[in-house]
Amino acid sequence: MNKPSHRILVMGVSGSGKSHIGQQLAAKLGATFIDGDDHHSPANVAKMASGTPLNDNDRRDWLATLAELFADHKACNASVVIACSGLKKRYRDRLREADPALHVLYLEGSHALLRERLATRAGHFFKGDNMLASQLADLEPPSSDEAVTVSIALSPGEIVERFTAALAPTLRVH
Ligand SMILES: Nc1ncnc2c1ncn2[C@@H]1O[C@H](COP(=O)(O)OP(=O)(O)O)[C@@H](O)[C@H]1O
Ligand SMILES: O=C(O)[C@H](O)[C@@H](O)[C@H](O)[C@H](O)COP(=O)(O)O
Repeated sequence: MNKPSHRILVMGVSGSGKSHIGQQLAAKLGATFIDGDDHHSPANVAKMASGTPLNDNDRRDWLATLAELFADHKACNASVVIACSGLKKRYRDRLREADPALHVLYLEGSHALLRERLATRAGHFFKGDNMLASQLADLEPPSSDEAVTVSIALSPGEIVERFTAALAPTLRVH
C-alpha cells in the first residue's frame, strides 16, 4: 500500500507568515514547499510592485496554476505545502478541486501585528498598507470545518505544532 501523502494550503493575508511557517511545516512533514508568490505572472508582480492590489481576474490564472501543482502532487502521491493567500472561499474551493481532502492552515492576526511584520520584512515586492487593507477587506476567514486557525502571535514552532497536533489523526505525524 502507498504511504499516505497530504496536500496542505497555508493561507492568510500578506505578512501573516505563510512562507515562513509553510517552510517549517513542510520540513517537519518531509513535504515539498512551494511559495505561491513565485507563480504570479510578471503582470501581477508589476501591478503589486506599483502598489495596486490584485483583483479576482488577476488571481484566476494564478489559482489555476496552484491548483495544477496540488493536482500533480496528488497524482504522484506526494506531499506538498503551498503558501497562498487564499483570501476568498471560492479561491479555496478552486484549489480544493485539485484535492477534495486539502488541509488548510489559516494564519490569523490583527491588522496592527500584520503591519508590524510587513514593516520589518525587507526585499519583497508587496507594497504597503494600502494592499494589506485591501487583502483584509477581501478576506473571508475559513470556518472551523474548513481550516485549522492559529494565531500569528504565537512562535513559528508553536504554530506548526498546533496544526500538526490538530491533524495528527490524518497526518500521522511522529
Ligand atoms: N509566528 C511568527 N512570529 C514572528 N515572526 C514571524 C512569524 N511568522 C512570520 N514571521 C516573520 O514575519 C514576516 C512575514 O512573514 P512571511 O512568511 O513573509 O509572511 P507572508 O508569506 O504571509 O507574507 C517575516 O519577516 C517572517 O520572518
Ligand atoms: O491574493 C493576493 O492578492 C496575493 O496573494 C498577493 O497579493 C500576495 O499577498 C503578494 O504576492 C504578496 O506576497 P505575500 O502574501 O507573501 O506577502
